[in-house]
Amino acid sequence: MEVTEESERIVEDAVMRALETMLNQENSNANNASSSEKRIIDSQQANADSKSAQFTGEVLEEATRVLVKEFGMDIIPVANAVINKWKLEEEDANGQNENATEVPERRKKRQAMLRSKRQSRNSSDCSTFPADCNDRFHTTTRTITGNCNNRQNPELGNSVTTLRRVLGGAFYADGLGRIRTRSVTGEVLPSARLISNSLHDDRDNEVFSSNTNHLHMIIGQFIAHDMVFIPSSVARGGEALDCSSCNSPQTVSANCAPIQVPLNDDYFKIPCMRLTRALNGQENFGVRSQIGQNSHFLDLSTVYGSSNCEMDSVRSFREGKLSTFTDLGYVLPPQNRNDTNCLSSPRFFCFTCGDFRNSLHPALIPVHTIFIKEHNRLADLVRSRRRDMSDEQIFQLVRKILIGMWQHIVYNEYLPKYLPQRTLRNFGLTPLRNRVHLGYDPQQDPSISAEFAGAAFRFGHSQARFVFTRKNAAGRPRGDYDLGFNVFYASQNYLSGIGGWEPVMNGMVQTAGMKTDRYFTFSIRNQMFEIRGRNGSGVDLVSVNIQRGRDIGLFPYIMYREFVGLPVVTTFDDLNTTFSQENIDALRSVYSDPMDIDLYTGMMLEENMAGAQLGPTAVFLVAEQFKASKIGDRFYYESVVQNTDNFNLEEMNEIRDKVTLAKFICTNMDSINRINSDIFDFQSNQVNCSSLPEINIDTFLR
Ligand code: HEM
Ligand SMILES: [Ca+2]
Repeated sequence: MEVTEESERIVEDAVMRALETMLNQENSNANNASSSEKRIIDSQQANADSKSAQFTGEVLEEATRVLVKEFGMDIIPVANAVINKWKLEEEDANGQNENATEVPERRKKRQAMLRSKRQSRNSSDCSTFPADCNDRFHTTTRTITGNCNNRQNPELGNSVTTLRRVLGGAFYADGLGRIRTRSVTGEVLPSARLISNSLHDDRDNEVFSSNTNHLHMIIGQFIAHDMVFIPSSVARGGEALDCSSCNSPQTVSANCAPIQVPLNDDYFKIPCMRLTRALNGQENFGVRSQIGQNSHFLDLSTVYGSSNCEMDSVRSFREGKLSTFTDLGYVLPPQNRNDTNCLSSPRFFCFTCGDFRNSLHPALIPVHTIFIKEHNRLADLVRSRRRDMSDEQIFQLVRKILIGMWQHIVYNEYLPKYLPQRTLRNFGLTPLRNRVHLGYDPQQDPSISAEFAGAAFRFGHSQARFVFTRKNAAGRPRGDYDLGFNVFYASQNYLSGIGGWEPVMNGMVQTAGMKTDRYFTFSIRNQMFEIRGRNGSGVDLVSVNIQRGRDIGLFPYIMYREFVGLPVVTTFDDLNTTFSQENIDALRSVYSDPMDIDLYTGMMLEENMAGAQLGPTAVFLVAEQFKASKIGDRFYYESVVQNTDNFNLEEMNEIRDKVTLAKFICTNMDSINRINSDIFDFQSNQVNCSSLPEINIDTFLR
């Protein structure tokens, strides 16, 4: 697209007007947007890099509106050609001394808008942007942000970059970024809470899985926290937004999307439930888009973080190890005395791990801890053999091995437990035997899809139980705790009298998870972020999932269904190939047209595929993501890629032949010496930990 002087002037004018509007809003909202005295508990807190991405995103959003109003949608490709020209000019200018020539005021403003993301990254030093992805470091080492994983397009999959779109676009009321609020019939869409009440309430009738244990749930969450972190919008000053009043979109911020509560609601006696929109990180003119704040790859962001700063906060910088807290006589992650989400009383601090959501509920901490312990155990083994290796060398080698082990556990044990065998084969998700994987594809965008993050991989919320059981090694009860009263409370991890977190881990292995279906437990539907003793002070996670889908512009369920190859639907009855009659009737009772069905709800009401714990649409969206995450990762543990220090065949066989989650757990818990032979089946026979194979560290010391 040719950029003319005139088109450049028009686009620059629009950017200047957008900056001006934002400045005015900032002044007029100064008393509203950031005025909340209330502490806002939110698992999705934006970091500094995300906040500056929001600034760029919002200038572009506003400038897009200005342009489209005047010139219509056809202007967008032209405007993007202009912005690309500016970006190139910026890159050139970066190489030169900028002070040498006088930079006009307008250009400076434009630059500030364009560069704000990168500038803040550099100034905080949390992320580095190397000049050369082909150098030695990027041949041997996976960066913490994911940068340079793809050498042709170094930012692909990087932390703080935009989500991928399975259908290539997004679905908004105005085609740009406004939330869908109307049915195709013109009526108002049912509120997310109404849908949750009508279709997703288990009415305390808990149905458990017949074979899958609660550990499968928590490992799913650990995977989610590795791959997905969609940050919430903040006020201009960087503070959290208080989006709890129904008119907050007008009085507080356009980034509020509160959920209307029906009048007769059983639990919430408030008119609206708070929800802050995912922050807009659009990098071009056009449609609003969201970012992943963690590295998009399956690379243990939960353990190591997604920026240099996060990585530094978990390392001990001695002997290649990670920091721990051991005052109670057992290992925990280091305490975080500044966690603004943490609700437990000051003695019971929440923790610092690679991912900020580690203390979202107490059962995540056992999983974080076994990974930290395994890292430190392997570091000791390496050091005992190689006294000459530095902290950095040991750290990076162990990190590489542990990520390989983790990827193997996910593809070899976790996915087959709920995806059909045929899907695993068709999408190439099954680990190989005694062969290297030659399918790395630099054309594959490894980024997380909005559909996976916003809907499909949230299926796991249905697996969560009301009660977390605690058991000793022999399987005897050690006292339960309720999820709903422990969201962002860390105290359960401080019970040294019963052996800390180990009984929680035993409990998860030895008890059933909930069946994956359309029903969710009371705590998930009513008590997310609830402050103890204040009923209704939290939110409904199912409503949030549905509203989040609308917020991030997911298309209605029907569109994905067709994309996946299921029969076209025009009436509710057409759903009968993949829905029970009961579920069709249920959908009809809240939606006025099948075209309105939200992706999350549609997916959760589909009948499961044979041999699977999910319906066909969710299976596709999950499998599609894990394929992208495999063939789009230059460092995938089975891959051999030119000019990259991947594992050699012997090393990857060591992982494939020996690593199991069962052994991993056994090795890092003091209280057990037997464990379930099928680690995700609570009924499977127990075997001696010592009978399970163990990797030989010498294999990795070439
Ligand atoms: C007790 C268990 C769990 C709790 C309390 C929980 C809680 C939450 C909360 C509060 C959010 C933020 C929602 C939003 O603002 O949009 C969230 C997001 C999410 N959850 Fe869970 N979750 C649990 C288990 C799981 C499991 C088992 C999985 C997957 C198998 C999962 C996958 C996800 C995903 C993919 C997201 C989106 C993350 C993001 O947008 O950054 N969660 N969860
Ligand atoms: Ca990651």
